[in-house]
Amino acid sequence: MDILVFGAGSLGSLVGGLLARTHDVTLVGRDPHIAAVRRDGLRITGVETLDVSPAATTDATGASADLAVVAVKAYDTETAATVLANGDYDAVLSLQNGMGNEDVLAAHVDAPVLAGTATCGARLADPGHVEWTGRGTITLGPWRPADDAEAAERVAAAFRAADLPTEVAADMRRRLWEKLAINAAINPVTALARVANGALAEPGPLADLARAAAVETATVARADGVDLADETAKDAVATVARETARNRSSMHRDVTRGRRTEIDAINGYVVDRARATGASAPINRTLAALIRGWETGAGVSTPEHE
Ligand SMILES: NC(=O)C1=CN([C@@H]2O[C@H](COP(=O)(O)OP(=O)(O)OC[C@H]3O[C@@H](n4cnc5c(N)ncnc54)[C@H](OP(=O)(O)O)[C@@H]3O)[C@@H](O)[C@H]2O)C=CC1
Ligand SMILES: CC(C)(CO)C(=O)C(=O)O
Repeated sequence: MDILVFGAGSLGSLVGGLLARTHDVTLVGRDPHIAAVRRDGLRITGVETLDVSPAATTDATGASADLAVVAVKAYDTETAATVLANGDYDAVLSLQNGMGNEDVLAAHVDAPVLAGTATCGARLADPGHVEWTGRGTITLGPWRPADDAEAAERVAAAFRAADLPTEVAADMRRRLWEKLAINAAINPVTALARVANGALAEPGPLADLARAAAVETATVARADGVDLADETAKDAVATVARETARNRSSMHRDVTRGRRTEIDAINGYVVDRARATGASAPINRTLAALIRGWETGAGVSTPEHE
């Protein structure tokens, strides 16, 4: 399969690098990483060590491929979608966290849109070098009822052929809401308290707050027509906090590095859907306000709420 990976940072470089063992992959990202991949290839270390040589570019305008995988941060999806709209793809798959990405892609591209979740961990260590920090699996499926289920099967088969454990699911909206409940609970709480995920696996006020955020998110999901039980959301948060105990969440890392966070696509999305459905989301609203307040105070670029 011809695969273009838009957003060759941590996750995109890992997934693109693993797919490059079997498929023709082009990474789309920024220099100096892209220049290093073009010059010396891509090195993956951690869970496994391997060296691969995908094609790499900083400009995907007018490109074509069987599949475009989107792995930019949620605040860059609109830009990615605009570039992809000028190319030619048989399917577009988002592996991003947060909600709203698939709708943005669907509004721009003329191809089936697939939603995906990735539980692997990745960190861009140096230009040309990505660290694989957690093995993980991929789950993907059609986003809208009109999106081609066969495209999902084809993509999953191609991922499995490259040794990426991949499952196809027909209920991606519910699965994205469940992942949203995990991120809405763990990400802002760990970022604000500056603790590793494992701190939320210990009984105490932080675990209570994370659990309350997850339950509130499940309530908003149900108001939005998605069947997500409180217990499911609570258990998912407890399991992820335990299984990733030593990791720092992506939002914690963004805050530590003084970078913009994905708060708008996580707690901000929950607040937006609560407002639209008449539900209430005071915990998500407070967490979003605190993180946005930090972004503004830290001088991080946040165009939506400047
Ligand atoms: N890292 C992980 O382990 C996991 C991440 N995710 C999710 O995956 C998504 C990506 O995360 P992650 O890989 O960590 O993020 P990164 O910031 O490491 O990677 C995104 C990359 O895309 C680049 N990029 C953005 N816009 C463009 C553009 N127009 N042209 C070329 N390159 C562009 C960014 O460059 P620049 O920064 O210079 O703009 C950056 O290098 C997020 O939604 C995250 O939540 C999900 C599961 C695991
Ligand atoms: C699952 C979790 C919380 C793992 O850290 C994550 O997705 C993130 O950090 O963004």
